[in-house]
Order: sequence, then structure tokens, then C-alpha cells
Amino acid sequence: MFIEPTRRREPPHLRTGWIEVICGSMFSGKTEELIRRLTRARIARLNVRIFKPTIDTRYHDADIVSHSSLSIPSTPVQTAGQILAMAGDCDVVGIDEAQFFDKEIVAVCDALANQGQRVIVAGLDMDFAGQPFGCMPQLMSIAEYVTKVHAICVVCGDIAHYSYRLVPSQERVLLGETDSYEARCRRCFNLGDAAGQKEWAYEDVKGVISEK
Ligand SMILES: Nc1ncnc2c1ncn2[C@@H]1O[C@H](COP(=O)(O)OP(=O)(O)O)[C@@H](O)[C@H]1O
Ligand SMILES: Cc1cn([C@H]2C[C@H](O)[C@@H](COP(=O)(O)O)O2)c(=O)[nH]c1=O
Ligand SMILES: [Zn+2]
Repeated sequence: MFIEPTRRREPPHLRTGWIEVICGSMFSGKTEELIRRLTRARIARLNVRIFKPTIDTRYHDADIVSHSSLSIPSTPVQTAGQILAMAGDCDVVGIDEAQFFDKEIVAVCDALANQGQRVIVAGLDMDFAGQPFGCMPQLMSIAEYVTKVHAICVVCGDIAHYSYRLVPSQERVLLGETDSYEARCRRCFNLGDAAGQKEWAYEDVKGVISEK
């Protein structure tokens, strides 16, 4: 588990900011981890601002919502530049679905960290084709801390780091959930449609998990 670097409340001219990236496939727990860190920052009574791209309205127009229904309020923005304009005076900036932002997001995160803010960014590191997604490689290289989280392969139960697309579209951007994607390990991702029937569905085990 990621342990936050501690920071005293220095005057602005003495502050040091930094960038944390949380990456992985779909269903790997990126949003849960982002919410966990932002909640702890709020408990520390830090001033927190949270953003997501307007494109991502799957669960809620404004809130960031995890696949397990954890949520936290956020501000949807159309461009990365808007984040810089709106996050100027806070201590901690949270950004979800970073892969959907324009390439300016890299300079924006850098500028926020340079002016003393803690920037926590979550996003898909690979698209459905297994290719690096948008600005994520650049963000990972300029970040002080990178956490890669993993899902469970729904075909075989191994650790998964691919998002396998179940529908024929080849468009890079295609919003969806378990209707159009599943988490897969390397072997089952490479097998494609030949990987066979999945052995379990998240919906089947969800009740069992929450009963424990
Ligand atoms: N194949 C899977 N592997 C792991 N967790 C899954 C899977 N399918 C659904 N989940 C659920 O998704 C949650 C993670 O959701 P979330 O944080 O929104 O992931 P991400 O933002 O990476 O897509 C898990 O805690 C679990 O409840
Ligand atoms: C792999 C892949 C995903 N997407 C979309 C599908 C979802 O709407 C989001 C990812 O959400 P999550 O919080 O990480 O589960 O991205 C896409 O548009 N293109 C892709 O290749
Ligand atoms: Zn597998």
C-alpha cells in the first residue's frame, strides 16, 4: 500500500510539490486507490480539488465513482488547462481518467507540482489493443511515485493487467463497463476469443465479498 510522504504546512515559497500516478487496467482499483488517498488528505484537513474529463459520465455527471460504488465529488472539465486555472490555491489535486485528457495535462501536472501542490493522477496505462494510452507514459516518467494496480483475470483468475474489449469497435475511445470490457491476464489477452468461457463473473462473487 502506498504511504503518503508527509509534508508540514510550510509557507508557499518553501513548499515542495510532487506527482503520484496510479495506473493499471480497467477494474484494477485505480479509482478506489485515488479515492482512498484523497479521503486521507481531507482527513488531514488539506484543501483538496478533484477533476475528471467531461467525457466520462458513465456512473455520474460530476462524481468520480468506482466499479464498487465508492464515490467522491469532482469537477468535470473539458481541457487540462481548466485544471490549472481552477486548482491554483489548493494543497492536493486529484485527477481521474487522465488518459482522456489532451497532451497539455503533462505540463499542467508539472506546473501544479512545481508550485508546491501534491498531484494524484489515475488513468489507464494501456488501451484495448495493449498500446500505451495517451499521455500516461509521459505522466509516469515525470512522476515521483508510480503505483501499478492489478485486476483479476475473469477467464482464469490470475493477475490481470490488460483491458480486453468484447465488442468489435476499433475506435480507441469507447466508454463502457463489463458490457464491453473484461480484465485479462497476458495469456488470456493473447488468446483473444479462443480463451474460452470465463469461469466467474464479478456479479456472482460481489455478494460473497461484501458478506465477509
Ligand atoms: N476482474 C476484476 N478484478 C478485480 N476487481 C474487479 C473486477 N471486476 C470488478 N471488480 C471490482 O472493481 C473494483 C475496482 O474498481 P475501480 O477502482 O473503479 O477500478 P478502475 O478504476 O481501475 O477501473 C474492485 O474492488 C472490485 O470490486
Ligand atoms: C481499454 C479502454 C477503455 N476505454 C474506456 C472504457 C471506460 O469507460 C474507461 C476506463 O474506465 P476505468 O475507470 O479504467 O474502468 O475507458 C476506452 O475508451 N478505450 C480503451 O481502449
Ligand atoms: Zn487469464
